[in-house]
Amino acid sequence: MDSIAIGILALQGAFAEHKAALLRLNLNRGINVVLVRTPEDLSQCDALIIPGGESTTIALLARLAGLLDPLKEFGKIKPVWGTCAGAILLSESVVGAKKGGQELLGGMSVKIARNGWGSQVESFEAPLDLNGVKDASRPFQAFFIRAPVVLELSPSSNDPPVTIVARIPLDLLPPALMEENMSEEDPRTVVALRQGRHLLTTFHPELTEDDRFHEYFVASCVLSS
Ligand SMILES: NC(=O)CC[C@H](N)C(=O)O
Repeated sequence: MDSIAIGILALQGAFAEHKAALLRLNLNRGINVVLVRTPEDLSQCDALIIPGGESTTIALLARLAGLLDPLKEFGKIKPVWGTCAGAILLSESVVGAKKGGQELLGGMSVKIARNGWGSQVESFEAPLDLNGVKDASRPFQAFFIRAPVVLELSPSSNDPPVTIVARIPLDLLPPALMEENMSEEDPRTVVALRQGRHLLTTFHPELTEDDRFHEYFVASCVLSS
């Protein structure tokens, strides 16, 4: 069977770690990893990962590379996974954007808060509750680095439904986010979600040796959609 071409947007951020994780996967389909820096690179890809980094910088560099519109068009027909800064870029709207605004690619019916875990709690680790990922009863130890927070999930009736893939346990939310009587179903506990062929994670699965999210993206979003 032909191999599939998974692109990783390689303008800034943790693209090398995503590449290493993809190359560790052992699937019954070969994976050809394409580091995407130009529209020509993107045109070779069956799917794309947008890494963590700095969402404003990634958007600016994408504009300079002539990639913004091709990326928006790509997301309308092919699977895209955004991690952390990449998750911000896939959202419909963002709170806490830098002065001058934030260019978004959109594609997922999410409102997200940039740096939403608060400035003091810049990085932390947490075991996640999983749904649909392989071996889901084993928690996934996730790294959050100035991570965004999902504020609202708002698919309209024409949008593909949203599946929650991982939540952070309520008692591990940073105190700044806690409110009295907060429900375990609160959108702020959602740290991984799938909508149609797209995947969004607010943490960094590429910084662990646990490749279950990479496997989930390739197997469930790319090969089955
Ligand atoms: N680790 C990350 O990707 C951080 C995201 C960063 N806070 C941003 O707004 O883009």
